[in-house]
Amino acid sequence: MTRVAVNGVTGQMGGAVIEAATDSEVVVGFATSDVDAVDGVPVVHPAEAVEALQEYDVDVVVDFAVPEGALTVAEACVEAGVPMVVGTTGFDEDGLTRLQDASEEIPLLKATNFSQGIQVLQRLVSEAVGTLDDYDLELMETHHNRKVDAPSGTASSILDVIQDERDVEPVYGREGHAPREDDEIGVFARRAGDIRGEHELVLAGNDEVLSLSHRAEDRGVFAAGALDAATWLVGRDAGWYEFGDVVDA
Ligand SMILES: NC(=O)C1=CN([C@@H]2O[C@H](COP(=O)(O)OP(=O)(O)OC[C@H]3O[C@@H](n4cnc5c(N)ncnc54)[C@H](OP(=O)(O)O)[C@@H]3O)[C@@H](O)[C@H]2O)C=CC1
Ligand SMILES: O=C(O)C1=N[C@H](C(=O)O)C[C@H](O)C1
Repeated sequence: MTRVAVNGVTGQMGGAVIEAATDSEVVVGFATSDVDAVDGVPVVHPAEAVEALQEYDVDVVVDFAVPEGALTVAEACVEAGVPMVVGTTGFDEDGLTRLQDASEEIPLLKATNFSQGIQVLQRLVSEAVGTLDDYDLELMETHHNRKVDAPSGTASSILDVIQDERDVEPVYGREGHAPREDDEIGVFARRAGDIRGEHELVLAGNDEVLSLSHRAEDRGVFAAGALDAATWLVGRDAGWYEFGDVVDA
């Protein structure tokens, strides 16, 4: 069985990964709070990650934490020579560069969304935006009230797909006198309750509206996808990988 370490083990996704790990074994977790164990998994401070990766003979790290914590553990993975799956969202340019640097030393797979449905949605978005090339575009996402980054990593990835097809300028919310420009895309983030993750792209012509949407109903879908990615990543060459590499394999 693949021996997995979970970064952000005390969090919502950390718990979901432990629960989803049936074909792999979570042997240790990382978090900053003073907790000894989560569901029997020992918790270690990220500052001691290099030693823990060696002591627990970890095959691969699965990360759902915060950007700074993900970067600390990525650099520990480089030191210990352990592959890493990065699910954390909200990195700035410097953080993304540090992950790219790490991927020159270890296999590193980063995805803003580990559901298979979002993989398909991205392909549909590409086709729809390329075909309906003069339709207005508006992008919406909705998440639980504890989410700290906005817009979601998934919405940013969908925006990247759109911008590969069309030269649009994102406008993050609107207020006051804000007439719509032809080349803009409105991007909206809503936060409420325990909504797991909803994304919708609206393409509107004058006489019709196409809506492409996805709704995650359980965090288990992300956890299972990340664990599939983790198993797939073990034994690969150093480099930058994406979830599409796993799903299309
Ligand atoms: N790619 C995908 O498919 C998905 C990505 N996500 C992303 O995963 C991330 C986590 O989400 P979620 O579990 O809901 O968030 P939570 O806030 O529930 O969990 C975050 C975890 O990170 C830990 N943490 C905080 N600081 C550090 C640090 N310096 N080093 C290591 N761990 C740290 C926290 O524990 P403590 O305070 O004890 O350190 C906590 O366990 C978010 O960025 C979210 O967007 C979420 C779902 C799916
Ligand atoms: O924080 C979350 O919950 C989620 N985060 C990811 C994102 O930012 O896109 C993926 C998913 O939507 C759930």
